[in-house]
Amino acid sequence: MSGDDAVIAVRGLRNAFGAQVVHDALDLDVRRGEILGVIGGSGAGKSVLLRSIVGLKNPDAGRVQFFGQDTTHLRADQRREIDRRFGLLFQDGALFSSLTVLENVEVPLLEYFDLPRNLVHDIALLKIALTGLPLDAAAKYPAQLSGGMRKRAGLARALALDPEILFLDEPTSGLDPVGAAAFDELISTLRNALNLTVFLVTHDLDSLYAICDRVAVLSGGRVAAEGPVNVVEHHSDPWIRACFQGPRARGARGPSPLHDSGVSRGNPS
Ligand SMILES: Nc1ncnc2c1ncn2[C@@H]1O[C@H](COP(=O)(O)OP(=O)(O)OP(=O)(O)O)[C@@H](O)[C@H]1O
Repeated sequence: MSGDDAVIAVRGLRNAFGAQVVHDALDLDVRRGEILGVIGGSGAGKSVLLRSIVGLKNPDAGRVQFFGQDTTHLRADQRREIDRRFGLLFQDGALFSSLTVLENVEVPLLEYFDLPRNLVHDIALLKIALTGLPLDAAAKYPAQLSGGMRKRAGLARALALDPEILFLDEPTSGLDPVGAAAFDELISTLRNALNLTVFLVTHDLDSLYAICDRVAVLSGGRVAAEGPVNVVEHHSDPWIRACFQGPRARGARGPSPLHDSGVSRGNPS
């Protein structure tokens, strides 16, 4: 049974590609209002988990509940209603290259609502402003933006429908340390301002320490550990030990009396 505060409950999830089993009997809860960091080695199945939860991949077994509703056998109208309640940001923003930023953000609004055109325009501009992009970015095409601006544009589109849950797949990858820290701060600010729940797939230890309430570690096809990062970092799983005891983790944790030589992007010296 999932707790009352679980907006997503994954139970007994199995995913395999041929003989390769990626997930086996995987259970995970995402709690309302939290930022959950999902980490694991390369190929551990983080993206496949995200895709299974949002309905982009049918799991081979198990079930996913959104807001208490099993998503395994939904009618098209029920699926559409669930889809409307979350936003999704892929690594590169996944913007339509032939549309401006404004037009990209308008796409979900036009698809889901029958609103006057000028209102769609104004809502899209508001979402663009929320992500900290300058307003002149609205008229630009994705190719005219920096990587960080593209991510913000993708985030504006993910926020278009006022989602309750935001799924982010490695949002800080490819950003410089200052840009990555600013993006973390943006996510945290938006979570607080918009009462979002955030499912964050990341390799970025700085993000875990800076903004995540809990961390779930994928290893061996399951969630090998979950909890606050300062608890999970002491887990005995070999990958977790290697991850959290390496020099990058020491930097991400910031200075301490025992190890104060690390420099993280959150604590530039
Ligand atoms: N469509 C697919 N067909 C075959 N194998 C796939 C497919 N999608 C994912 N896989 C395999 O599933 C495994 C998990 O992939 P996934 O992308 O979820 O890993 P990840 O944890 O997100 O890795 P990374 O951190 O490198 O992005 C990988 O071995 C990958 O090759």
